Amino acid sequence: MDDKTRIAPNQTAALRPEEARPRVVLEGVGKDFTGTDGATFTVLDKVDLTIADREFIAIVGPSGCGKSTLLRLISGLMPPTRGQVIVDGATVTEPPPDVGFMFQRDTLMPWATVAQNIALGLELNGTPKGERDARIAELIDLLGLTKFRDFRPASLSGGMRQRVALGRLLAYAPALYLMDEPFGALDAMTKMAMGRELLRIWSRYDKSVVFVTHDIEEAVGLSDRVIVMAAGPGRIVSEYVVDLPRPRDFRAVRMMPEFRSLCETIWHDIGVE
Ligand SMILES: Nc1ncnc2c1ncn2[C@@H]1O[C@H](COP(=O)(O)OP(=O)(O)OP(=O)(O)O)[C@@H](O)[C@H]1O
Repeated sequence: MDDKTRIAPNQTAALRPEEARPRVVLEGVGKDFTGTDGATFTVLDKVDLTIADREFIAIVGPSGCGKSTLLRLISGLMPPTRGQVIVDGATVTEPPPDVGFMFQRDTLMPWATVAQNIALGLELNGTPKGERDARIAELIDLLGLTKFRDFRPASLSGGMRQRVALGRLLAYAPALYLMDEPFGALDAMTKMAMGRELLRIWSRYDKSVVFVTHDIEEAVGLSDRVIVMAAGPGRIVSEYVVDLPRPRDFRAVRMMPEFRSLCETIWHDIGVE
């Protein structure tokens, strides 16, 4: 490893995969589905992937190449047809305890306030009642939602609702975040703000993140490594270590020539010149 890719010991950025214990291992993973005509089709084939503890990886690829299916296999929501998925050393046969999900559309409870929605994450992970209020206040402050703590989701903007969903995930505090286009429905400005927020929080809490996105700039801006998939059947075609500084300014990094050149390479891999 050269000096550019070495991580300083006091930095909270993810360790390179070869330096850290794996959090997720996929070995020869394949998934078949049965279509409405009864015929079987292969959605994922021969997927091998190792995700390190504290690593932030992004998965990009064309629509239908199996990105969400891959996340669902890691989450234990469905079993693979071939191969195996291992999380924290154990073969996944049901949702592992230390894994949390965030989707493109928030799944907040509409009748509950911001504070109550975030509290759900604390209830789920068994945080004692006496500690919950302080933790809720801390998270609401972290996400800039203090003025909105008693608002219900219907009175919030899309970006605010996604912030609440992120707050609930942070409250649940899993070791592994599986994020399926969490900012996909947001406008460009809010998306930028959320990306910054996520990086700030990730560097503070040292979690592993698997982030599925259609947005290549978002993938490169956020992650330590970008996995590029292709369809027919869904498979990994290339992967890139993102050799950009941490802590990273999600907006400023876009001006760097290395950023632009990596985005171009990935566009090329995906087949868009
Ligand atoms: N439960 C299911 N039953 C049958 N087919 C499915 C099921 N889930 C996904 N598929 C099919 O598997 C393929 C991959 O879907 P998936 O949602 O994983 O792709 P994706 O890469 O996440 O797509 P997008 O970027 O559009 O969200 C698609 O052809 C989809 O129709």
